[in-house]
Amino acid sequence: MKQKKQSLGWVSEYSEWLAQFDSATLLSKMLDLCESSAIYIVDKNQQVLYWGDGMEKLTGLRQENTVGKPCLAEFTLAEADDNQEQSIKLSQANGDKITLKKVSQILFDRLGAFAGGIAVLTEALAPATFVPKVLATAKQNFHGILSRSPTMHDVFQIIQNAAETEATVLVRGESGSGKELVAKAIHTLSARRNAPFLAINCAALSSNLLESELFGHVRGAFTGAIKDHSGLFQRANGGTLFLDEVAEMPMELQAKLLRVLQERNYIPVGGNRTIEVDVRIVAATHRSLREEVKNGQFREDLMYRLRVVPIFLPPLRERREDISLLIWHFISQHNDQRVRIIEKIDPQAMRLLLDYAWPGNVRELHNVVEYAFAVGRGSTLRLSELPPEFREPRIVGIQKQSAKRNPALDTEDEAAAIRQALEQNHGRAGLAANVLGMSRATFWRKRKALGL
Ligand SMILES: Nc1ncnc2c1ncn2[C@@H]1O[C@H](COP(=O)(O)OP(=O)(O)OP(=O)(O)O)[C@@H](O)[C@H]1O
Repeated sequence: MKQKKQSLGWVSEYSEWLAQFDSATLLSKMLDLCESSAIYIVDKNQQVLYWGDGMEKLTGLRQENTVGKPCLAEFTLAEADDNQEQSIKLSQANGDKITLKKVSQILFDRLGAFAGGIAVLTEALAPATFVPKVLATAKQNFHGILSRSPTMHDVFQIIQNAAETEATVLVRGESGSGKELVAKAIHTLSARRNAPFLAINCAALSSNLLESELFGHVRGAFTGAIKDHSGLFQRANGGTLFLDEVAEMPMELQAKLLRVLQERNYIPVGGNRTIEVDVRIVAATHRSLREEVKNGQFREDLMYRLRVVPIFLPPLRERREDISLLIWHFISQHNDQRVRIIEKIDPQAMRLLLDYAWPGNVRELHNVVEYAFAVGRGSTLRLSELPPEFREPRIVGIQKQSAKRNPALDTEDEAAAIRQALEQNHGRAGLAANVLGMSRATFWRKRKALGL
């Protein structure tokens, strides 16, 4: 605090200017100015001398019941509190507990003895206290893969079991559905966890570049190859290599990949010496490799080598119970940056989010949350803060149809979501309704209909 005063120019002109006024006038002017802030003053005996309007509002305790009386234990000030920030918990008249931040300045008399102090209270901005959210429980967070869908829980089990073996894994799922997260989880859970995890997207590079990236090249292998370059296989030695979009790999490279999987060695581009490697492959694709084989685009022998353990990741629209979980997860991450704190989602906006088909899956959902943080302000995520495609009824309608909703599944999902929201908000229906973006009335009606 003292440092700040200096850097703001705590200059002699200012001291001279202050010296013109008596301290009582100054203090009362300052307090008038801050009337709406939660400020209070206690004397050395902890008796309340001043209790601002803001204190009444924040704590529900009236001036007539506080001023001239000893303060409650939470509000006492001691020498050690000087310039300190503390967190205090307070029960409100309605029984709700709130957490407040208390910052105080202690005053000393002319002889240097403790003479009481001034404190300011503000609502603590800790999202954990203020944001009612459906946050993932430990069971719903599998190495950063969040889900409460039973299908995904089966996937978690397969990952866990497969990780303990050396088997090659093929993950199939739409773009943005979390295939790379699965590959990372397998690596982290395997005996290879302390060796590198490297990833490459086979669709992103030309055939020559991909070959050189994967297998490396020797100096002079082609124009521009001015020195030896070690490939990903060599750099991932002892670890795991994630081959994303493996179905896009050109045929000639498929043969080379098959050889590494079978022989555990390869020859770098332009080289004549085989290099031995010990790398576990986790591959991923959004296509059916079987179809690609049928179409003559993918080697059948390689397909069998890759899909020793096939894992299918369902798209987000088929695990709708994850939508609100993931929305609140990403909101909570952004809240931590303190630029904006979202505590609620407008019910209409939530309805659209739940009904959307999410062609870009979790990545798209994250982008939507990011968009809302970029374009909006305030504690409620509003309809107007969703990207334009959500506000065009025609498009959302089409997506709704293409999502082919199963009404029975919806009911189950809804019941599970309501149960969880109630559980996590300790049975407080108002907060649980907020979390799910429903009005209290709708929430009540749905609970009744679902027998909850
Ligand atoms: N279940 C999940 N829980 C939390 N975050 C997730 C989940 N699924 C995906 N994500 C996040 O979504 C983004 C996309 O995930 P990821 O890159 O793993 O998808 P992908 O299927 O490999 O996509 P692509 O095929 O387009 O490369 C990442 O930021 C990832 O952290």
